[in-house]
Amino acid sequence: MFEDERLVVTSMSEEDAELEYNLRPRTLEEYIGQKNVKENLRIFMEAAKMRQEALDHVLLYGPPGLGKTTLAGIIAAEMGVNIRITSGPAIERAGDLASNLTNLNPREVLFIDEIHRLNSAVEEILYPAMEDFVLDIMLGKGPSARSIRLDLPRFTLVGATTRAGMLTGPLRDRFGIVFRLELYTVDELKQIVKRAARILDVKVDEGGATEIARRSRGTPRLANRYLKRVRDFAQVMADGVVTREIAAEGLNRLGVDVLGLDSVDQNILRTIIDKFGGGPVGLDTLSAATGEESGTIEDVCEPFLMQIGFMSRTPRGRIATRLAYEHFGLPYPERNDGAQMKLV
Ligand SMILES: Nc1ncnc2c1ncn2[C@@H]1O[C@H](COP(=O)(O)OP(=O)(O)OP(=O)(O)O)[C@@H](O)[C@H]1O
Repeated sequence: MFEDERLVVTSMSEEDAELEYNLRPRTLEEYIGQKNVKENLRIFMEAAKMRQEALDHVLLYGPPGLGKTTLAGIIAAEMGVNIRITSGPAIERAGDLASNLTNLNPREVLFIDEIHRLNSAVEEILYPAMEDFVLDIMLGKGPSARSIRLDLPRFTLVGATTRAGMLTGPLRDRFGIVFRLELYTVDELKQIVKRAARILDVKVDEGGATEIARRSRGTPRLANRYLKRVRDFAQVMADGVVTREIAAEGLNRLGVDVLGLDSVDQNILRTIIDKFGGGPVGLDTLSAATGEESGTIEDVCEPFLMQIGFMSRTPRGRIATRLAYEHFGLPYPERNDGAQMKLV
């Protein structure tokens, strides 16, 4: 397994960041999948444009790599305005946010990635900015302190998070538009692979595109990166065309199995099965036993493992399902059925 293979989670190399930038769809038309989100967004944007207003604030949530940043860029482009990009952890002090906000022009988009990581002092400033388009700033300290109020242009805040549940109630309530991004289907991922192949000038046949799509765990970011890795195998081991065989061989070598499970997913499932008799096991215990961060387990692994029916959540913790046992060729202990009855 390659060192940076946990592509969804780990920080990005410069090359990968550039790839991501180049492959980003720029219009809603080019954005594949997420039909519901696109249809609604199109109407909301059209209406805002007709009223010559800024689009209402938008919250995007879902697992990493599904296209939240891409969608924020598209919103700005379709509204015909600039986007300023920042993130929760980058806004350390209230003053940092104030300078972001006062630099905005009317109707521009401020994109805050990982918005659940804003600290409370910063969040306090954000409430009136989102609701009334004003900035309350405290000048001085102690008895002589006074607050001044600045008017802001009407702007659109686009917030992105992998954890909608970690947003405070007041912040969540201030988003007029809330969209959950879903994992992509194999068909959608196939279109994404073909689109990326066209842009990168990689030859990929139908079987190759399907194989990459099937192993990309519902995530466009992975589909694009797998295509790029597999291209190297095609060049060296064959005539440059990514076929099903080449894609399968390349991805196997990268430690990605037929369903897209990588070593981290496998470790999690095998730990539940081998060390905890199939579960239920609590998140923190699972994190300690696997050495994986609980955030990674919750944000990245679980949505996928639950979608393919390999893991379930019960009130007492996570369990590995019959399908997971079968995938590893292991006999399924029937006593697990009781736990499965109590799914949440
Ligand atoms: N709907 C889509 N159609 C085509 N390509 C997409 C789509 N969504 C995402 N991508 C591709 O996937 C890559 C990752 O998307 P993006 O960076 O927007 O994900 P993200 O959800 O913002 O990730 P993070 O949660 O890490 O911020 C982009 O480079 C883009 O090329």
